[in-house]
Amino acid sequence: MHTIVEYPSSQHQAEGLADEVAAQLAQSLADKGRATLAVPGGTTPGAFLTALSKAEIDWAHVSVLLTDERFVAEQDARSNMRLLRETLARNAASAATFVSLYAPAEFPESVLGDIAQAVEAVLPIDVGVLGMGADMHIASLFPQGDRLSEALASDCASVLLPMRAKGAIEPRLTLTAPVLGAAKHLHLLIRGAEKVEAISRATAEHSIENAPVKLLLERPNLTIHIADGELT
Ligand SMILES: O=C1O[C@H](COP(=O)(O)O)[C@@H](O)[C@H](O)[C@H]1O
Repeated sequence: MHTIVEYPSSQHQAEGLADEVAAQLAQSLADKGRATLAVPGGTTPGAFLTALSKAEIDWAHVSVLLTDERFVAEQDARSNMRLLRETLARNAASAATFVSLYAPAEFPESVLGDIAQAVEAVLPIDVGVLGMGADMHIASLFPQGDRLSEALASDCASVLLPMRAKGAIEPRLTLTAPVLGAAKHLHLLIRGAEKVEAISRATAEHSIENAPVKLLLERPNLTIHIADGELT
C-alpha cells in the first residue's frame, strides 16, 4: 500500500517533496555514483522544481528526464522542457544532464528511435515524480489514448511511445508502464480538490484504461503528496 502525505500549503508541499527527492537522489549517488530523476510537466510542479534546483547534491552525476513531452518546440509555452529550463535547470541543478523528449520533426514517430535511445542510456529511474490530470492521466498515458493499451502492457518493449488523445491537444511522447513501474522511488504530486477527488474515483475504478493513475496506486514504493485538498 502507498503512503499519503498531506501538506498545509502548496509551498510546504513543494519544499517537503524537494527535500525527500534530494535525499533519495543523494542515496543513489552514494550507492552507485550516478542517479536518474524523472519529473512531470504541466502546471503543478513549478514550485517543487524550483525548490529542488537549490538542493546541494552532486547534480553533475544526475540525469533528468521528463515523464512525457508535448510534441511542440521548446520555445512553445506548452513545452514541458521549457518548464524544466525555467525551474529545475537553474541554481545547483544546472549541472545536471537534461535528456529532451523532443526533436524538431513533423511527427514524433520520425524521431522516436533516437530519443528512445537517449532515454535507455539513463535508465533505470531512481526517483520518479509524476503529476496527474483531473481525467486521471499520468505522464501522457491518457484514458482513450490511441496507444494506451500498448503503453500500459507490462511487457511493452518500448521505453517511449507516441500518444494521441482527445484531451491531449497535441501529439505526445510518453514513458511507458515498465519504465515508470521500475522506478526505485515513486511520488505522485497532487494539488486541489478536483485531483484529490480523481484519486478516489481511480481507486473505485476497475479498468486501468479508464484511470491510468492506477498503474501507481498499488505500488508500495509510491508516496502521494497532497496539498489544497483532503483525501477522505
Ligand atoms: O499534460 C500533462 O498533464 C499532467 C498533469 O498536468 P497539470 O497541468 O494538471 O499539473 C502532467 O503530469 C504531464 O506531465 C503533462 O504533460
